[in-house]
Amino acid sequence: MEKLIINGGHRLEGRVKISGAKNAVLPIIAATLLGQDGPSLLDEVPALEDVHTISEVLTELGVKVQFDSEKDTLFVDSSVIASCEAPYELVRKMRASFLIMGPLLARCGEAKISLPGGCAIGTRPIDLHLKGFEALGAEIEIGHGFIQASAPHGLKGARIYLDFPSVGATENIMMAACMAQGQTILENPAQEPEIIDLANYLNVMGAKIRGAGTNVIKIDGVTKLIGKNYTIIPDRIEAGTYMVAAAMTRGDVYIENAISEHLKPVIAKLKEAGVTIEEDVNGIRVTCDKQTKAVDVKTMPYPGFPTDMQAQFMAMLTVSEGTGLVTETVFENRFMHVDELKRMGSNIKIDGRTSVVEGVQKLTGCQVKATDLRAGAAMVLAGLVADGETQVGYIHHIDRGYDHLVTKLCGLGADIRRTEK
Ligand SMILES: CC(=O)N[C@H]1[C@@H](OP(=O)(O)OP(=O)(O)OC[C@H]2O[C@@H](n3ccc(=O)[nH]c3=O)[C@H](O)[C@@H]2O)O[C@H](CO)[C@@H](O)[C@@H]1O
Ligand SMILES: C=C(OP(=O)(O)O)C(=O)O
Repeated sequence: MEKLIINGGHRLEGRVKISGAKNAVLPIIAATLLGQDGPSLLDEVPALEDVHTISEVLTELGVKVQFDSEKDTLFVDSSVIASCEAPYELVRKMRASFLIMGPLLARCGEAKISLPGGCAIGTRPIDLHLKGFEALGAEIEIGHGFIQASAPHGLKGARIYLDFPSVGATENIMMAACMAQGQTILENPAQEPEIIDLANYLNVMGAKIRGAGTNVIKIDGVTKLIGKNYTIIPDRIEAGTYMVAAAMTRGDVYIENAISEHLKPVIAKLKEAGVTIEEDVNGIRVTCDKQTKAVDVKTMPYPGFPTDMQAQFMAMLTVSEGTGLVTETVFENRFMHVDELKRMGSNIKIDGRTSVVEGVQKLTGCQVKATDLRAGAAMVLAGLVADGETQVGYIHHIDRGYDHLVTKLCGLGADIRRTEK
């Protein structure tokens, strides 16, 4: 099994360039399915396992997809869609595969996708996606592990209120509604920057979407969308992870490409912890010369504190001065990293949806596992400051979302390598 081997105790210093956002590029790749004429060329596409998986999903549908790892571009030609079925082997690997349902329904009037199932961080139902499709006039059937949706006479615009501002449901419904007849009004949608990025790409393709990033999105259906070139926004979670790495190692790191507007709650909490943050138009400089102070964090939909930064902040709190509370409100089971952090000598108690983290002077390196993507990031962060060697296993989770992690961390002075054992 491949592992990451980290020797802790090195201060991080220098510059690191942030790649395109995983959570923007995945729905945007799904949206390329709407392009009937002309290919799309996506730029700033990160070299991630998830990008590879969704590319395989599209290939399975008969679409031409080509990733250029030198240029970080992805070419997608969806002029022909030969199949509307996504198999279990691919959907199981990555839940975001389900994002092809909206575009397939809009473009082909049908879609058959394997039920995604649960995952380490929660059960993650898709009821809000399905309610949205039904409101647009689709018929949904569930059986034999698949969800089949059909709208043989096309979709019709509707007023849809989301009970919770789900990121995936907002994206899936927005993509389906682009080609529905008439207007769709989506109330209480997710407001994440990745929603805005998807809407911008769809609008470049010819869609008529207004209000993405606010609490009401209006979509006027059009009859045709065409493939276009588009550049993906930087990954705010990757940026946030390097910011925490800089803080924990008492380093001095310039995070190139980071958009501070997207990182407000992360920046606010780091400042509260005593970290110095300097923002400019090209990135963010993070410096820290003393032990961080404990802070409380509570995850919320955007613009609240992101759940995808919760595990990394918990890693920081394990070595901060004092006691911090970490409350997870978005996912019901996103504390899998707690037991792993405890193996490294941290002092954490879970009380329902809150973890009480009492800072310790030192973590000790040992064998741990990445139980999910951000839990894996938390283990790497802990390993960077632990005494001795930390071995992180199950790193396929980390490969889903961190582009060239080892190269980037080594470039900042960390002692980390990848091995096969
Ligand atoms: C590829 C991608 O962009 N992934 C992100 C996306 O995931 P994803 O789109 O899956 O997250 P959602 O916003 O949909 O989920 C948030 C909460 O809503 C619940 N829910 C969601 C849909 C639904 O139909 N019913 C329902 O109950 C989920 O179980 C979860 O508890 O947003 C999450 C929340 O910011 C992030 O952690 C993920 O990194
Ligand atoms: C939970 C995450 O991603 P996904 O929704 O793709 O599982 C994440 O990026 O932390």
